[in-house]
Amino acid sequence: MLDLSRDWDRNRWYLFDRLVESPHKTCFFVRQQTLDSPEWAGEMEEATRFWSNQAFLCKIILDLMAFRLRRYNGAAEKSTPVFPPAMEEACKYVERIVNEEMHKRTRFPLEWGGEPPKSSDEDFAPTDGKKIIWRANVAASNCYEGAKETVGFHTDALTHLGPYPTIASLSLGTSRIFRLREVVPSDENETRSARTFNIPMPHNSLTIMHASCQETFKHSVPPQRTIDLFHPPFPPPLSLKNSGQSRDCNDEEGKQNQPGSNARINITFRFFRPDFRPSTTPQCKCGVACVLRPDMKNRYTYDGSSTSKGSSEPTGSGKPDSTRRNVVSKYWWTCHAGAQNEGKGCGMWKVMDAKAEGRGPFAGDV
Ligand SMILES: O=C(O)CCC(=O)C(=O)O
Ligand SMILES: [Fe+2]
Repeated sequence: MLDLSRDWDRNRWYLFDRLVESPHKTCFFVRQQTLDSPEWAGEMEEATRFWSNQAFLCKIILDLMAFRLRRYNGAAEKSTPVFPPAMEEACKYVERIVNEEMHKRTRFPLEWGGEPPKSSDEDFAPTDGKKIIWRANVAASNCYEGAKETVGFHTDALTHLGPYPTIASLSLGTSRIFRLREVVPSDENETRSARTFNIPMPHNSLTIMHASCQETFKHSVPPQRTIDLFHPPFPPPLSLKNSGQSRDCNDEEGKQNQPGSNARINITFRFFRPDFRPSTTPQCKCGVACVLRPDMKNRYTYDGSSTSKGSSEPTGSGKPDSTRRNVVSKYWWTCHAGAQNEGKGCGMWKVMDAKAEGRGPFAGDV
């Protein structure tokens, strides 16, 4: 992956009228089986352009550049790469763990309730014997080289993930901190401050952003003053040995002499919902696809004993219990064109109406 990451890009976008660049490299991957799937009807390529706020913006700029290039030399646009074999294998382990963890939780009504994509790998079925409810069909990968490469506080755009997504992030290489900061609902601003969490992400660890994480918290990978070099705890692949970049790591001396890496690579495995595919995304007045965001400031909690403020409890997902919390009242479709147009968008927003827009199937009644 580290070798692959040399070719990854930095996202670029407009922040007001300034063109800014992401402080890490990134790449988006799509699973081969999804490209072939009839329910995506060839729209997955397009969906991968909008995977997050930043990548979306970057891709638009790249597209504009590619468009210019096409005009001059007829070059074709770069297509989204498919999962390399190691990522495909890792994904199967990740899916098993994610399903087992999801089975322990009560689902939010607006979560995806349809059949996950088919897979031929029965070996990787959850060990609890329960049904598979989540599979990844795309992955966003980031590479942070050194202590100063970061990602700032953000939530992942829900444009194709839909409400209450589950996102699983596999960390490789040097350990970094994953920082979560709660967005406090407006009506609680006066009474409490935001909860924050700093979670170390060592090599080969999996962090799951469960349903409601995107609705409740912003996340970041902050800069650090110092960083531990990462030394793989296993012999390097033959290709590295033969290229003279490292010595045989089976002997202690080889281990000592192997250069450490200051890079962390993470792979966030995600499920893009077919009911949020690009042809269903509303357009703003600029003629650009909108982005979907939760109204994080207007959430309510339901703890099963007290009545929630300002909104009725969600319907149809069975008896309320202690995990039924952080329900957002609304999602907004908003204009995102300012990102490509020197900060000038039309400012359009409209409330998502799941039923009227024909979304679903959902995990509960909406
Ligand atoms: O590097 C990480 O763990 C977080 C990456 C992230 O937030 C993203 O890809 O959206
Ligand atoms: Fe993110």
